[in-house]
This record gives sequence, structure tokens and C-alpha cells, in this order.
Amino acid sequence: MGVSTSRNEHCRPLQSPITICTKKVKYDSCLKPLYIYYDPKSTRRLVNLGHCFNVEYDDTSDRSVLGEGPLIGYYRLRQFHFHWGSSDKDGSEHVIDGQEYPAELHIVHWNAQKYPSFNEAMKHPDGLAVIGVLLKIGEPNPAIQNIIDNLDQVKTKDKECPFTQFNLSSLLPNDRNYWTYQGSLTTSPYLECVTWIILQEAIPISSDQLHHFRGLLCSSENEDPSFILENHRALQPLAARVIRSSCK
Ligand SMILES: COc1ccc(C[C@H]2SC(=S)NC2=O)c(OC)c1
Ligand SMILES: [Zn+2]
Repeated sequence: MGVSTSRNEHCRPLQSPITICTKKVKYDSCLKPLYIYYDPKSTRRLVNLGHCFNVEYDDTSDRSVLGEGPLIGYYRLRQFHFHWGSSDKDGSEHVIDGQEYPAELHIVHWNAQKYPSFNEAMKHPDGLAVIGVLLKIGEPNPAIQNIIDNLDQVKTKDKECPFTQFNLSSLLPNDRNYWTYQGSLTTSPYLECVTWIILQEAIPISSDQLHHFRGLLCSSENEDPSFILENHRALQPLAARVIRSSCK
């Protein structure tokens, strides 16, 4: 029995990440193909948050959006970031049939059609939509190399630098089939405001590129250096949730 607060009396928690058992997902023919339009000109900056780095976008208008799929209306691109582990053996947040991947990309969008701000949107179950892309060890990824080449400008916590003209679509796999379920932010404040859209095809990253992520510092420039060796949350109970699939 989950902790019941005044706002969600007698509900089970809807936390993320979870493990996806592909034999138990439910094909839903009502699910539409994803509509994704990312304008490279809306890329703004790279920032080290201390537990990860974000690539942030201009989300003051619908320049880069995600729509259709399981969603009602269009959601505005705000930022993307990665989760990784201290070795290539783990690092992803979502786990597929018990298989952990070495990293996971989160592309964060918010429901600007319904809510006046990102912070307001996070207070509602249909506030955010996050595309999760699993990463597997393979050939060096040129798009990720473009980001890595700028990481030394944001080595320490709270550093930021301009980062523009990034082609985020080049980080998406060709196969856009997905699993989707209702869940939460995977760090504090763990708000249950996310429609998760996990792509079924992983993208490649080389072991050396992943090593560069672990070279980022969680300490600020005037502190003793300590590395962001890993930043992925433990698996959470699926409870009564059913994961839907866009394909059989
Ligand atoms: C206070 O608002 C927040 C806090 C943290 C994150 C990042 C978390 S949530 C996620 S998905 N992956 C992560 O690492 C937010 O992202 C939308 C929003
Ligand atoms: Zn994340």
C-alpha cells in the first residue's frame, strides 16, 4: 500500500523508472505514430547541473514539438540529458526484459497548450512528455561527439556555455515504435507528471564517449574535484500499471 497523501488518497505510487517486460505489454491500435519536429535553431545552451548536464532549448514558442503518439495536443521541447552508470554494464533508468543498458537519453517536453509554464505543468499528470532512448555500446556517435567536444566548457557544477544549431533528430533511431506508460520525474521532486514514451530501438555510443560523461564534475570549480560517475535511479514498482506498445 503506497503512502496516501491528501492529494492522492488510496492510490498506488506511479513512480519511474520501471522494468519493461515485453511479454506483458499491451498493443494498443489507438496509439498513433509520434510527430516529432525539432528545429536546430532553437538550441540555446549546455549546462552542468551537478548530477548531469542538460542541453536546453528556447521553449518560449512551439519551435520544437512532440505530438500525436499517446498524447493529446503538442508538447514543447525544453531540454535533453543523459543518465549513465559507473561502468558500461549499467546506467540506463528503464530496463528491458531485465537488460540494463549503459545509458539512457531523456528528451523533455511540456504541455504548453494546456499550462502557462513548465513549473505549472509539472503539477499535473499530463504536464510532461519524456522520450526515453536507450543507448548501447557500439560505433562512436557523431551527434554525441558534438556534445562531448563542448563538455570541457561545463566541467564543473553550475557552469554553462552557449550551444546552438544541434540536430537532435540525429539522436533518434530510425524505428519510432515505442512503449508508453504514466510515471514520474526520476529525480527529486519525483513528481508524477510524465507520460513516458520509451523508443524500442537503442542508439549507439562508444565506450570511450561514455567515459567522457563520467569525467564531468559534480563539484564546483573551487571545491575538491569529484566525478559524476553515475546518475540513474533504482527501479520502481510497476503496481497496477499496464505498459502499452505502438506495435504488435
Ligand atoms: C524540478 O523539476 C525537475 C527536476 C529534475 C528534472 C530531471 C529529472 S526528471 C527526468 S525525466 N530525468 C531527470 O533526471 C526535471 O526534468 C524534467 C525537472
Ligand atoms: Zn532523466
